[in-house]
Amino acid sequence: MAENLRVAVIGAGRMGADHIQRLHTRIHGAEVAAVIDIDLDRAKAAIADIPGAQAFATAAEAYRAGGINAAVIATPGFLHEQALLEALELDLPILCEKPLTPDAASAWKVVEAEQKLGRKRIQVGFMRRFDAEYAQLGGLVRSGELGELLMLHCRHRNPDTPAGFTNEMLINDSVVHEFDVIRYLTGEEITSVQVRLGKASSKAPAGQHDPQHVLIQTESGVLADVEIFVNAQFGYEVATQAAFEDGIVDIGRDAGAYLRRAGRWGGAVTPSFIERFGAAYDVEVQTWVDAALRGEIGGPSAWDGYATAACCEAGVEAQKTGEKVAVALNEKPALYGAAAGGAAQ
Ligand SMILES: NC(=O)c1ccc[n+]([C@@H]2O[C@H](COP(=O)([O-])OP(=O)(O)OC[C@H]3O[C@@H](n4cnc5c(N)ncnc54)[C@H](O)[C@@H]3O)[C@@H](O)[C@H]2O)c1
Ligand SMILES: O[C@H]1[C@H](O)[C@@H](O)[C@H](O)[C@@H](O)[C@H]1O
Repeated sequence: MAENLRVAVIGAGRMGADHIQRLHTRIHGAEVAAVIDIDLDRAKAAIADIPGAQAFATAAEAYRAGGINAAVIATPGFLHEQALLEALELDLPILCEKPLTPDAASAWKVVEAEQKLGRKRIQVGFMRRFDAEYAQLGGLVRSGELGELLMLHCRHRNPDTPAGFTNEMLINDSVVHEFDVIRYLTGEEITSVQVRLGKASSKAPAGQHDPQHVLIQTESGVLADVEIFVNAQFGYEVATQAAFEDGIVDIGRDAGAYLRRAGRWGGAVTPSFIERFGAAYDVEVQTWVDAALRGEIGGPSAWDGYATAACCEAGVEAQKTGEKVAVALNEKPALYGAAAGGAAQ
């Protein structure tokens, strides 16, 4: 591998633009060589302060122009399969934003393509694994000092949703994070998903039933419940309470200054994922760059992307029926190691 990663960032929207600035200003060992967006003006705007970087409307044009040795994929999830297969064809190290793909069959095609290369090239952007509090909770599970982990109560609240955010995306764009982090924390695969629809918010756009209650079970029987509420108005919250045999752990509460003034007390509500997970994205991307320079990946793999896509598929089915839907996984290829779910990092 060359001295520096010369990265093509595909998709310069909310997440892509954030990764472009991160790569340009804070990450060592990598530079933004190209930005690709179907909206060429957006690609040009994203490289305005990056000398030497080029803007393209398609990845194929950027690859033809040359000078690229790594890819970050930050287009909407339904476009990831094609972008992944193109980048794998060139044997590039890839950081692909979550979800790997939105359903199990397309995710498995990606796993098969990586198999053909015979080494792991894809890291999936499940940044919660790089968040300090999640890491601390994972450490408590693995150390056993609070006994066995029994239950997880997860809250996942967004202020609102971007245009085009469908009812299925509550599962395959949002709860996909919980699927991954539950696998990471327990080190187990998820065996079933159930979705219950209760009273819906009048603030949800047409077509979305929001909030939803998702019930998840893992191989050893750990139960997790997720409130996914993506038009919660007040701000951004990703929080978990973990119940162990010998203790209760809370993570993800708003931090920051505790202010008392004019007879009132309080602090600021986190506005979005950018603030909540900014530090985690930095660690995630630096870890990916460092690993890619060694010819490895540094976090969740294509297997994790596939396993969570299978959970999403079960979840989308469960949205329709209200029944508990079993998660079916193909046999895990040896490339991804023996450890279940959460071990990758
Ligand atoms: N890890 C996280 O916390 C996090 C946060 C936000 C988004 N994401 C993920 O990042 C990805 C992008 O989400 P976003 O919120 O930035 O979306 P977005 O809509 O803001 O940006 C997507 C960009 O892709 C471009 N695009 C669309 N079709 C394209 C094509 N065929 N070729 C090239 N560019 C194309 C669009 O013009 C747009 O600029 C999604 O997979 C999403 O789930 C992850
Ligand atoms: O794409 C975003 C992102 O992944 C956020 O981390 C999550 O909270 C949102 O629900 C999702 O839509």
